[in-house]
Amino acid sequence: MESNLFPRSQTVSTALAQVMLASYDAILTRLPLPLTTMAANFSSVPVLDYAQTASPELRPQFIRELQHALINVGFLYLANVPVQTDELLRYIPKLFALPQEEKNKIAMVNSKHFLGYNKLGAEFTKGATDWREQFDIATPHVSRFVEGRGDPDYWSLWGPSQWPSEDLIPGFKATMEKYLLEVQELSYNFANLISEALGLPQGSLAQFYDRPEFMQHRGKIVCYPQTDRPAQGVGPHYDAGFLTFLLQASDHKGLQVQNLTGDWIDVPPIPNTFVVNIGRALEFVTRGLARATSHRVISPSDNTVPGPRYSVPFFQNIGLDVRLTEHVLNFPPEILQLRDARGELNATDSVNFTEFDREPSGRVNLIGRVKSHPDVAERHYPELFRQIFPNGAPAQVSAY
Ligand SMILES: O=C(O)CCC(=O)C(=O)O
Ligand SMILES: [Fe+2]
Repeated sequence: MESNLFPRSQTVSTALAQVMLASYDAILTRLPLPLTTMAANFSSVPVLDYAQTASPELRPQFIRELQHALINVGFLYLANVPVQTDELLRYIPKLFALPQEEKNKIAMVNSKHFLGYNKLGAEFTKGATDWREQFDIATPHVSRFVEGRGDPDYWSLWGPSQWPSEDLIPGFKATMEKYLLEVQELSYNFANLISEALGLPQGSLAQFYDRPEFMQHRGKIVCYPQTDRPAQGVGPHYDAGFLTFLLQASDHKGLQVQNLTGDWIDVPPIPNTFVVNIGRALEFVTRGLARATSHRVISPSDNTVPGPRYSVPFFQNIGLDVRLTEHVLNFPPEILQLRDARGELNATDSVNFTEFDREPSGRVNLIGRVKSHPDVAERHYPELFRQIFPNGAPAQVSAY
């Protein structure tokens, strides 16, 4: 039923988004609870209205829709989020238009924390080059790492961001910092909604975060240029952490998710929404109830929307020292039944972040960063680099 709700590959306007919301609601309200009758596969991504969470009458409906999106899709659009985006959106073209030598001054290769600028072609997914340019910028954070004390290497995965010169792009730093803090707040609130949707006591997911000052979440501002033919903007992958909040910052299609049968489904931009998806860590601790969904970006190539595609993902992390196997959450049997009704997940095209069953979260993330940014790893984590790339050459990457 759900799989035929919305046509694939459509250009979605705000009006259409409202129609989608309305028809989705209509279907849901006709369904008995729990939603065991819903077909598990999907051919479009549901749209949820965050404003409903503030209304005692509408909140149960939101929670029901969230439960379905978590278990059966792993991706959702979130409308009416309390985050200001206009100012940031105006800065993005200016940021990428900075002179190349200015961008190079804050190159990621300077940063032990994998923060900073990457030029086109500097990143790899599944051994192939990603065709995107990006600035990795993270939330403020107090580091636990002290040099020479024998601290775990992954404690230095987090640290200060590198910023472009204030003179060249005045006000950008303050705007981005404010944006990241607003999304951070949304991400913690959203984690509580997830607890509720999966039948857990309030605050159950708090055990996965470190003390607030030690936490760091990561944002990126990404530019996918037009290419001659469809190319890998970013290859198939899962995100690592708990939750990703993605602002599609231009009108281009290109983001796709893989459904249960392995087909790639378009996730076109819908104005004034975020795309929210589940990372591997949240999938792990919810024993597969919340799906981490394989996704990718195809570069814009047909000029139907001119110029580059821009996006701003925000990755909500969990504490660096958290070992997921040490935290067992108890889900009500009726919730676990919903997962069983969905059935087994087929193999996808994504293979990353499989180490959560044995390594602390920080180490899993560090391994992921070494594979995707070998130049940074070679300079700052030479031992780990040699373990992962014994022949030294990123072209021989096989796992990603
Ligand atoms: O640019 C996008 O729309 C998605 C990017 C993404 O999936 C990622 O960087 O993890
Ligand atoms: Fe991603």
